[in-house]
Amino acid sequence: MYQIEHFINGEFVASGSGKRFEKRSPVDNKVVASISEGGQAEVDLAVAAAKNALNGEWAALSTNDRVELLHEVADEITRRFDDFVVAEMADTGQPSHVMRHAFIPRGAANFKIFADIVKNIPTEAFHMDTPDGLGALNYGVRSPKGVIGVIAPWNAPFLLMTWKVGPALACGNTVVVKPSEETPLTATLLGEVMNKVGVPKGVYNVVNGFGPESAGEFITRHKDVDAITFTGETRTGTAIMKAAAEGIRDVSFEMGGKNAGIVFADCNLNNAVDGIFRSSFLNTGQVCLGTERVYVERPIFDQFVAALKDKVESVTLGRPTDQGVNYGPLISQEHRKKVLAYYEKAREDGATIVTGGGVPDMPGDLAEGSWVQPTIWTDLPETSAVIQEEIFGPCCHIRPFDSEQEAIELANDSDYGLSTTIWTENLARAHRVAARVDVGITWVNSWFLRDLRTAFGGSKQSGIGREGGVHSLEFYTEMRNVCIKM
Ligand SMILES: NC(=O)c1ccc[n+]([C@@H]2O[C@H](COP(=O)([O-])OP(=O)(O)OC[C@H]3O[C@@H](n4cnc5c(N)ncnc54)[C@H](O)[C@@H]3O)[C@@H](O)[C@H]2O)c1
Ligand SMILES: O=C/C=C/C=C(\O)C(=O)O
Repeated sequence: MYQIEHFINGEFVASGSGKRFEKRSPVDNKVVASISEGGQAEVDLAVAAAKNALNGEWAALSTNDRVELLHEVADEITRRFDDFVVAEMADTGQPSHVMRHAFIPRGAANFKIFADIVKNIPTEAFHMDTPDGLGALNYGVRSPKGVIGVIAPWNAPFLLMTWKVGPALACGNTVVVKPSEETPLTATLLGEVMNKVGVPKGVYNVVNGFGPESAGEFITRHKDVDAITFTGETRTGTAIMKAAAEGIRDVSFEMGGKNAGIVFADCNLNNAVDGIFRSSFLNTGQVCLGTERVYVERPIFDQFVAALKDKVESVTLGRPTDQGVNYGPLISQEHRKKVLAYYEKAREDGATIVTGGGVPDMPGDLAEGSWVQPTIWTDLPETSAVIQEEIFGPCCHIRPFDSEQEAIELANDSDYGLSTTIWTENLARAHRVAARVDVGITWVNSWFLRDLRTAFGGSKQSGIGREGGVHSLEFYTEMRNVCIKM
């Protein structure tokens, strides 16, 4: 069993109050970790350490040395790859191949990409005319924003936390991280990595605990936290934005989605079925970019539904390390209650259940885990809560459409605007539709294909701001203009 403490000023420390909480495995509900529960005192210590570190050894490093250090962080993550995989599997219960091939390698990549960006991106410069004919030169200088509060979710814990810590440190900031109470393990392991490679004390801090009236809220309300970056539910973003208003602190939010998949009759059907299968069911549907609304052009509707059903019914459930397992449980019993309430709602609203709709029979200990069946519905009205609200589970509703215009209108009929995926072999159509779907990220004939240099984020209630590539620099630095009169 893991014993998880806070990581403050380079040391693993328990809470002064002695308070702890338990983390249970999603797979069989057994306790996997005992975690120190942070309060105001631990947040104060972590923020003070982070503030202090802004002015010491860390600030004195040249950009080159800082970049080298972040490459060493990435290399050490790679050296300890198996420890990260095992820890993240214990937290999330997701199959090992997803950890090995997608989520954990991204942790290392998140440090490398931003180290390279800060080293290679030039600043802006403008020459201006002046009445005396001599002119002036303007140039921008980026400086760190200060102490960054990082509030992270549970669905891809290491990927999403490092997606923020990487650029924050690359830009010279210090961080106080609050991992989700559901998934504290890899943020803690990263503390060991930081110490091993010699990242100065206080640069990376972790306080464990909960959200409201706990470590999460205390970080977002702390006057010495200069900016807050958050990934999680839109409702939580609303609370954090209110907290950040005090002191006019900047926020960057990546939040919920109710993403549409649009499948045209001229698509490559096998690829479209594979793609929608992944986008709806990877990580047991717990991906912000996942597809919960699928719109399929009428001539291929029946064929598409039948093919997706076959694929879904072929998943193998089991322990993350078992051979051939490609489908895990939901993160917690509590989240399962939420997802099952939507399964019930779908029934009440008159859905046809193409497959799933309940809880699978699991053998032995696994019966105690938070398993749900992957589920496909048809025939729901677009007004149903099942179509309008983010479920964050392994499920999708499929509806036919008759024209490009109708598909775009259906896709846009949402309070969210995170991502969409379009399936067509007609490139002109792909460009046309992509330009009109009101989301931050559009994939054509693919899904979750990530170039980390690109802008990532959501429109409408799915987010504020963009991270990724140079866009992260906008948030993690303060741009100052220097004007020199010649
Ligand atoms: N857009 C994206 O890039 C993206 C990526 C992944 C997940 N998500 C979204 O995240 C959600 C799932 O994650 P979750 O359930 O962990 O989200 P959540 O909002 O419940 O929790 C996220 C984090 O916020 C903390 N928190 C909760 N209330 C808080 C408060 N009042 N003040 C400060 N911190 C608080 C939690 O403890 C946790 O660490 C889904 O809605 C999903 O769409 C979005
Ligand atoms: O579940 C959400 C996944 C988000 C992915 C990213 O933030 C990313 O790939 O950078």
